[in-house]
Amino acid sequence: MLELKGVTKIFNAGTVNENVVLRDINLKVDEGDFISIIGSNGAGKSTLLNVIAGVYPVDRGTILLDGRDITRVPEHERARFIGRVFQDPMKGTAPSMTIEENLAIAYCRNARRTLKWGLNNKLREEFRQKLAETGLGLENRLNYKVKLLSGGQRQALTLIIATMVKPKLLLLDEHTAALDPSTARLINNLTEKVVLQKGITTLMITHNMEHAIKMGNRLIMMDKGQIILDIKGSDKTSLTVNELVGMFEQAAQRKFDEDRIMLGARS
Ligand SMILES: Nc1ncnc2c1ncn2[C@@H]1O[C@H](COP(=O)(O)OP(=O)(O)OP(=O)(O)O)[C@@H](O)[C@H]1O
Repeated sequence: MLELKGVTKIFNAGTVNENVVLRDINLKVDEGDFISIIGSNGAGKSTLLNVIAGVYPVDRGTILLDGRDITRVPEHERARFIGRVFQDPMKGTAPSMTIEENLAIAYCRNARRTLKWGLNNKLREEFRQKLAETGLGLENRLNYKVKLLSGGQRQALTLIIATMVKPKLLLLDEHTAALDPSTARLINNLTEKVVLQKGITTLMITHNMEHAIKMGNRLIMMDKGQIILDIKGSDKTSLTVNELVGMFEQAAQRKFDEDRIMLGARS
């Protein structure tokens, strides 16, 4: 459903600061795949999601979604079918609007609908049900301004907003990294629930190896702008953190000494 062919991204091309961040990336994502992406600092993980979302143009290569060439489709247009949740809980929602208003905007925008008759009780009930699934009591706070919510509550709301109308693709960029361990666990559980319930094709960057192994049906490891490991099915289910470290060392041809990739002990 998503296919990257020879995707290359170079920042500051032709200058002394030239940086080839994605090197000839070839990736085929199947419908319903839930892929966790892990890799060293500066490996190109966020840039990969950013070129898929249309934040940056690619220098070479093609991006196909459901057979359509979206390589040159602008970011705002891709946002109609690509949902995103970022590391920063401040992104993805309108802070001075209420929870209900944020949900209403997402409901209209993604489905190209208009709220001709305003918010009716049926729709409010639908919103309440979705919020109840977060387990954070948000369903009783429809009229709360989003800026009053905690980081975890905001990430849960952003996730609900990004998936309210099923996106073709969901991109999660370390969306639990700024949260405390127990809130991160809660948001990870909610992520699995929403993604699996709706069968949403998802790419999720995490710096936590344990999460990367546990979540999703496929694991990709990036290093220096390339995909060096792609593990799926029973190979992934039975994987351990130690094995993954060993596979990294073999594929990257260097010792694993990345302090930012966590083995899973802290969160
Ligand atoms: N807008 C930009 N302009 C110039 N260089 C950039 C830009 N965005 C990213 N880079 C560079 O691209 C490289 C890859 O960055 P990227 O954020 O994709 O890595 P990452 O794998 O997500 O790393 P991390 O785990 O540290 O977030 C880095 O060297 C970074 O400095």
